[in-house]
Amino acid sequence: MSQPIPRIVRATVTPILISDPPLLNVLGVHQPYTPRTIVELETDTGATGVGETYGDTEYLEVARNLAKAVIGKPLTALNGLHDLAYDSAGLTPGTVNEFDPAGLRGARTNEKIVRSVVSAFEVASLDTLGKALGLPVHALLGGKVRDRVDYSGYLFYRWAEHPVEDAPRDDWGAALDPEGVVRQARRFTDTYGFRSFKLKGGVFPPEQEIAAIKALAEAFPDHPLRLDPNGGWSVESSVRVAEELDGKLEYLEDPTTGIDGMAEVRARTGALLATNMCVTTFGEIPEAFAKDAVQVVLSDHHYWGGLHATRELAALCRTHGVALSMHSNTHLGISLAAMTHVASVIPDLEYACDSHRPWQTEDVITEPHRFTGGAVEVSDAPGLGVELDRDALATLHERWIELDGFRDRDDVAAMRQADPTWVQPPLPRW
Ligand SMILES: O=C([O-])[C@@H](O)[C@@H](O)[C@H](O)[C@@H](O)C(=O)[O-]
Ligand SMILES: [Mg+2]
Repeated sequence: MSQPIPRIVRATVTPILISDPPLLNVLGVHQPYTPRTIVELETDTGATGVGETYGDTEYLEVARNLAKAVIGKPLTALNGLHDLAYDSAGLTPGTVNEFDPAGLRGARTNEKIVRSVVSAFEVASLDTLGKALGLPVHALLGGKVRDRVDYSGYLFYRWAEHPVEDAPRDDWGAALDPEGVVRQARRFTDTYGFRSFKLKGGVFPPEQEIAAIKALAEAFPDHPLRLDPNGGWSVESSVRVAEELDGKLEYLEDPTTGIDGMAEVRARTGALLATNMCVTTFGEIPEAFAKDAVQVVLSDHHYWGGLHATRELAALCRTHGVALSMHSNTHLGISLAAMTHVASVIPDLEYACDSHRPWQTEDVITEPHRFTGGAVEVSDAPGLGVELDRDALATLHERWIELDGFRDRDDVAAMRQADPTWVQPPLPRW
């Protein structure tokens, strides 16, 4: 006998601020706190679930509107969330900003904002449904093909401390030269067992970053390495770096901006190129693939629109002989759980995924994930397999209310705290 599909009776959107270390990138430095949005759903049968996404103001507004619009909808109405988000926010597709000021993931468009918000509601729905059925999220996606998902150690040039008073501190120390980067990699590997590394570049002139990769290659000869300057180099610089590091990199990530620039670097060097900047939406795929501009797409289930959308992307990539792996921005355990579930159901995942999570000291789940051997175990518990820590959520929300200067991530403004003359660097920087 068929059961009625549970309907959503409560949708709560909670903005939070999480502490973040002074990690450097091509634009500047991370602020001491970064915003995230936590979504909770409840159905008329009493089942609940959670999702997480970006927390900048524009995302939050769309999330608040969608939270009202989903009330009364069936829990399984996932395919309608995209249009519901547009309608409830009164948005139309369009570019908001050619360059996303909050996180180096290509242009900021309404489509990406909407998809990022939808992803949190989709994940929360799947968590709720999984808990109601007693099934893990990976089972709702067709079932896992691996028990553990590999992540790569995400190395950053960084300062020891933020240049402002009362900022959160940690004991990682500075990493501003090859020795510092190798030291950081050593601690990452000792603590979490990472078996590959990605270095966030675009911070220093390419020669210094080449030296850091060479130092890593010498210290960790068995660890695949990646370098990602977020489009910080011209085509000429990218070609030079690719030639200098020939044979030392697993792939080069977004050496330069734009599909044409990436295609030229590929044509001139044969280097394997990955991106989370020039292919960030389905509409960018045909041109990029036709021009052979990228060989690895770094999906982010937030801005690609959720876990089902990530699987659709995986199918497209597979069809075109392009690999799929995963991008990451600052996030907490709900997103890590979602990433791990979706990564577990993609058969041809060749590369370890990215995750910022080891840099976060806080979480909103009661039992934060552990990286062992560089991997996270895929949970077989119902839903995502995480439980919301309500006290932690309340504390981080209180912080969001109090520190109203951190509503939007802004790495350029954070850098100005140390250097008042700092302006957004035009790309390419080198
Ligand atoms: O957090 C950062 O500084 C990263 O640069 C992030 O914003 C990027 O989106 C990302 O990690 C990347 O791979 O480009
Ligand atoms: Mg990247």
